[in-house]
Amino acid sequence: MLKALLEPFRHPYPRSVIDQGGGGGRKPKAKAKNWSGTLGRLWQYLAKRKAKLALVLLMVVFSSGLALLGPYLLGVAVDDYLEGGGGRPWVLFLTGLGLVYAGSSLISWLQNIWMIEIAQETVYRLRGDLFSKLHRLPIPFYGKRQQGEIMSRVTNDIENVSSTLNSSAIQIFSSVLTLAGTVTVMLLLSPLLTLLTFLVVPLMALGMRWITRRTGPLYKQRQRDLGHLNGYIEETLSGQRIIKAFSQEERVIREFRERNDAIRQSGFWAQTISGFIPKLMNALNNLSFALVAGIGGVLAIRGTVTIGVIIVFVEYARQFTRPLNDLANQWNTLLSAIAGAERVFEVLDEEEESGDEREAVTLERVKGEVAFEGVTFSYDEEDAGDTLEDITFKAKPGEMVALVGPTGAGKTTLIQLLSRFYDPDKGVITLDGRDITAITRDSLRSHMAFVLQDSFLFQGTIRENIRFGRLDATDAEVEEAAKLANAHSFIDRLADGYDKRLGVGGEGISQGQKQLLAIARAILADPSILVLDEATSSIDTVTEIKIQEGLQRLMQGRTSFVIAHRLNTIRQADKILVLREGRLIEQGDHDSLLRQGGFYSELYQGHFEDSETGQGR
Ligand SMILES: Nc1ncnc2c1ncn2[C@@H]1O[C@H](COP(=O)(O)OP(=O)(O)OP(=O)(O)O)[C@@H](O)[C@H]1O
Repeated sequence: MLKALLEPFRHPYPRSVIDQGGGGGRKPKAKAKNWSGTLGRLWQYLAKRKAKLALVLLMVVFSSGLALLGPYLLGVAVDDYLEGGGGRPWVLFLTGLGLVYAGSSLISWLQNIWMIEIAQETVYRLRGDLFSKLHRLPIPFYGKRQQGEIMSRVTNDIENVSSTLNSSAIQIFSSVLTLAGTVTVMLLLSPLLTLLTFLVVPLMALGMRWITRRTGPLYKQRQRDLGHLNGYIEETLSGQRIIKAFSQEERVIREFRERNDAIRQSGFWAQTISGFIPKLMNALNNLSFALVAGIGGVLAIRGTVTIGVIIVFVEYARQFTRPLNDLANQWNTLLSAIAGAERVFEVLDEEEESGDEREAVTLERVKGEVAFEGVTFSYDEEDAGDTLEDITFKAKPGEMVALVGPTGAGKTTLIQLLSRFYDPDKGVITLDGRDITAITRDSLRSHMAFVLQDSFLFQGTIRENIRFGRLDATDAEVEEAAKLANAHSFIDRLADGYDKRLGVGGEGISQGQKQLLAIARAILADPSILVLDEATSSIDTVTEIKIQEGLQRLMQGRTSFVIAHRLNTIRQADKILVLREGRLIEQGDHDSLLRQGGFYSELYQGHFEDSETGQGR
């Protein structure tokens, strides 16, 4: 029992906390050294409002100075009274004292408002940079993280930075200043008494160091655990249907409880251990107070110092420990903010999509001739096998290319390389004879459109969703595209027509209807190159025919790459690329491939012949 209680005090953080919540091998100690770097970077953001910040800091200096003046006036008043008044009116001192305190309050009120303004602007910029950065990061970044975890950085972590900048930053600065000022005045008044007050300082420093070495990693861990929890919440909410369908609610709740518990533990220990700081300060405070009062009293009796000096000193000794107490209290928020800022900067430091080469051009018009020459690619550099190996083929403008092959053969990967979500390790991909890495990504992608199996639709009206293909399209053009895609008739039957609002991810219409909208969106985009991932799920025959018709119209005059599952589509293809385990083993049209009697003909005989709708994955 005792061993368990002492656990957190022996390790920088409890074992139970280290072992929970994923992401093993954490080394918070090493990271803790980056704090000065994190603060430095935060300062770069703050420094954008240097002038106002300087004004605020000046006000802090002024208000701290006024606060220092108070006790001094009090001491002068007491000595004056004890010396018989000397004709100086008491009222004057009291009025002076009142003005000093009122002025100090007014100035701190103003400085607070301005600091909030600076803090809000800083966080506004930080949040903006983070969001833009997220949109410049390559696809693999998202593959490695849960969305909720990323969300947590944009929301929770930024919020932590915000609340600290709002209130704690000024308080910390003001405390440091008050501390420096108080110490100076104390030294001037009585070096001996100052020394007595200072006796407790090494103890305070040691105590603070001991505590923060334990809490720092815990605050960081809490932020990390919170990120994991948010990731888990996001994933389980978006996977609600599957969780319910497989009756996994209990398991999900149990796992949530474990993750929630990890946060409870890291939060509990971080708060509990930091909670010692004010207690420790208070105890040491009282000790220094007793020393100053006791020894100061003796000195006063002996006549070495005046009673006024003792009163001023006691007052300053209290002022000296107050900023220390404030610092101790602000420590929690500061640690939490540093942990948050570190996580934000971590994302800001991520490598972006490799930049467009300096000579990269923007293509206005493209014919649509695509060629792969000896393209080799692997997702994982350390992985032994290549996902795609030495792929070479050519697609002429307007040709329809069908990609076939068993699951995991590399069909999707080939498309991802063409859209430059990844770049090949070896070989080149050309568009109209030009290496695609010499074309800006924006321009390359503007000539391509995608109709995928689960075409993503946004929350918004049907009209807005189609217009996503080309933002400057008129209403008439949107309707024209919908007509060509065979989507118009179903939209027309809806009560709100084109103004019907779709829910998250296009909720509110059927799977087939979503496909029709995706086709309309692609028609509106009018791309030279088209990527289609044929739906494998069965859609009713009428919708299916409509989709096929829409696709036929969409493909006319465009180079199309179709990850094909239907025999009809494959048969119509000008060129079929047969992939197997990352290699392009056969290419040609349906008849010539059948004549070859190779893998395609095996696939055809084994699977396609049985059914018109399955590829027999
Ligand atoms: N993001 C990724 N990171 C690492 N490996 C990946 C990634 N995506 C796919 N792979 C691997 O690359 C290989 C090819 O996958 P790809 O998705 O291209 O196959 P596919 O032919 O499109 O399969 P399917 O027909 O099932 O969609 C597979 O072995 C897969 O496990």
